[in-house]
Amino acid sequence: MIKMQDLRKDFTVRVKAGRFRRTKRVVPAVDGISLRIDRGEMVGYIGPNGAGKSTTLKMLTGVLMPSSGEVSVCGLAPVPQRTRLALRIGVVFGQRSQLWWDLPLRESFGLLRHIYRVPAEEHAARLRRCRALLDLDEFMDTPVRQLSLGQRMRGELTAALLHGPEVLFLDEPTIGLDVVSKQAVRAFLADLGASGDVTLVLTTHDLADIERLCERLVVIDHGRVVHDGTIEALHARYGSRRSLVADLERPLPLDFELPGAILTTVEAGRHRATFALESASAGAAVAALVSAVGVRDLSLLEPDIEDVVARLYTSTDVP
Ligand SMILES: Nc1ncnc2c1ncn2[C@@H]1O[C@H](COP(=O)(O)OP(=O)(O)OP(=O)(O)O)[C@@H](O)[C@H]1O
Repeated sequence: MIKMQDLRKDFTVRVKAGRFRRTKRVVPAVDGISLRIDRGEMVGYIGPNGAGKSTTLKMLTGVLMPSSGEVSVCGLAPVPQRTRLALRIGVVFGQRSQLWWDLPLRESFGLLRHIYRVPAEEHAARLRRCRALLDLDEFMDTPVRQLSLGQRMRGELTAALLHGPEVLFLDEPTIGLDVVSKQAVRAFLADLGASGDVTLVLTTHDLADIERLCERLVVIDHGRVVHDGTIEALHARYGSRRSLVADLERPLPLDFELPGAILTTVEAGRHRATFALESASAGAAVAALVSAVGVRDLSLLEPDIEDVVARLYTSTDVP
């Protein structure tokens, strides 16, 4: 569905060199990315600021011409075949709107039907679904400029889907939304992905979006892929650990050691202890605690993707 082979984009920028001189510097925004994304996949495309995410998305959607390498989306070359591609993809760039500012949403949707030449029945059926799942009814007749950010984003998603795209590109779809709107957008995208008909590529700084929606995570940094795989594989690769939090019957002795686990915090007069499980299984750790000090209550915390990614962004041993 999407193929990139050694894809590159260089920007030439002018930088100051002394008081009056300026020299040119080449910024390799995308520095040799090769990826293949199959039909129905939901892929999170993440990376720190300036990593090259938006530049990649722009090349995939035909906005930017690559400097070199190959790219195809739905079997089409994005820039030369941009018009044909537009009929087959949907794009939501959080910061930019595809709606008409002064028109009510309803009219924007009507115009898009004509632009994309969507048969009336198909259009009506898709709009019905979006209205129900994204709760659009309250503001269908409100001009776009009067919509809140969350309302507008729900409108943008609808606008991107009314022509029935095979691939949906989303750049920061939940940026600036409140918790309720975020949840509505995520639930909607999860539902869309579950149908298996739409391939979804999502860039975000909100890792909860990824955890909720994406099986596959591609992490880029300095224009290169530094991880491509499941979230679990990321945890395994960067050694993230589960934590065991135990409320103890008796205070934890100062010299207490739990093989295969590291004591990370103690609280409440040494009655609550948190261990990071390295090689120890949760069962073995609990058994050791029960026999040493007794356990009143416990919980097991899964590793936090934010921590893993933060470590990944700051690590220097990335290929
Ligand atoms: N039009 C441009 N001219 C010059 N440099 C650019 C241009 N667009 C992007 N860049 C540079 O290319 C690099 C990648 O930028 P890009 O916007 O793709 O990053 P990003 O991963 O989307 O970042 P963010 O998370 O901040 O949106 C950055 O160093 C940026 O400064």
